[in-house]
Amino acid sequence: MRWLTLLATAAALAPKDDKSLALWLLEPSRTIDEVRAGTETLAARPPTQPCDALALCMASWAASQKQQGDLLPKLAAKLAPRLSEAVDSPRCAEVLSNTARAFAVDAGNFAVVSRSFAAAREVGACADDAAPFRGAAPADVAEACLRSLDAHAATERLGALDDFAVYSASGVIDRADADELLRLAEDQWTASAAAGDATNNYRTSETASLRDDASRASKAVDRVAARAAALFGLPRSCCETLQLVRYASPAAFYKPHLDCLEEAGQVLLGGQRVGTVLVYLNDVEDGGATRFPALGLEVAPRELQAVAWANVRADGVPDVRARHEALPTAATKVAVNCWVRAFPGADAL
Ligand SMILES: O=C(O)CCC(=O)C(=O)O
Ligand SMILES: [Fe+2]
Repeated sequence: MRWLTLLATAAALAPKDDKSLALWLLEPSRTIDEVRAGTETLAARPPTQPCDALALCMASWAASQKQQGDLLPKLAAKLAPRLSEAVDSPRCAEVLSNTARAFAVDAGNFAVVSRSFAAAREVGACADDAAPFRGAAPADVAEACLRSLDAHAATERLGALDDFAVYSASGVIDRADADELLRLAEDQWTASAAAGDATNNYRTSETASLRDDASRASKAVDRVAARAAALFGLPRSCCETLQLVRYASPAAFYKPHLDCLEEAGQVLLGGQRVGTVLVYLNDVEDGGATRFPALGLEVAPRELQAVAWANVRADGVPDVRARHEALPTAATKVAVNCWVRAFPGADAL
């Protein structure tokens, strides 16, 4: 029986590249046997690219979570000589240092992590070494984001509840860039993945994620992502791959939800989604407002206008006041989601 399990695990591991294998390892449902097999596989692979170091860090974390402490020296031995290579790549240094920050929560286990801290600090990619990971964003980042959004010249408060506010934002996109995004999205529309229970009719929209090469090379995408991130005082590379959302008849909707990420691996890699900038690409006359139940606020879609809010509180913890929904509309409504993450490098994930 054990044999069969190991064979099945080996078959599941073989086709995964380092990053997807590391993400697979981080899923909470992984059994100890799977973490062992996956970590051994990763440690035994010949090095292919600098970011192997990141995957090794993540594997260390997974092994530690499952109390497989004896795997750590093996990973450390492989990781140590690769760190200097990793920090030669600025992007990798950023991601690595952010991951190392997240690991600080289990600092007791992490000789490996302290080495990556040191290496990242050497290249100035890591300012502090203790931002505990609980799905939260580092508090310093969260607080600065909230301040930036409130003070930004392009934002105006639409509604608030205590220290949570929703803003309108102008100048994130112009008509030419909107048309370029729509063109890039053209053959990429698919039914939106359901949040929560796939059977509960939670969401009836369509989604287009601008992940293809043409989108990656697009100046229009760059401009929109940079402006969205700038509202929160963050660099362009904090903005995730842009995601267009489209609602069409009959009466498409998206029920109340939080935009914050729940999956540990995703939060570890790019940081929490500290902010959302939702840019409407057309007017919607009938329905289709974005509604914030906690504030009793409804924002009607207006062409080229954006609505922006923070998804985390000043202490970095996901903010339940940011729950929002798309009310049904029979008219077509198209908008662009710009999710701004706490760590630079999120655009490459
Ligand atoms: O379409 C809207 O008004 C909201 C969209 C949204 O919340 C989302 O896509 O996460
Ligand atoms: Fe949302």
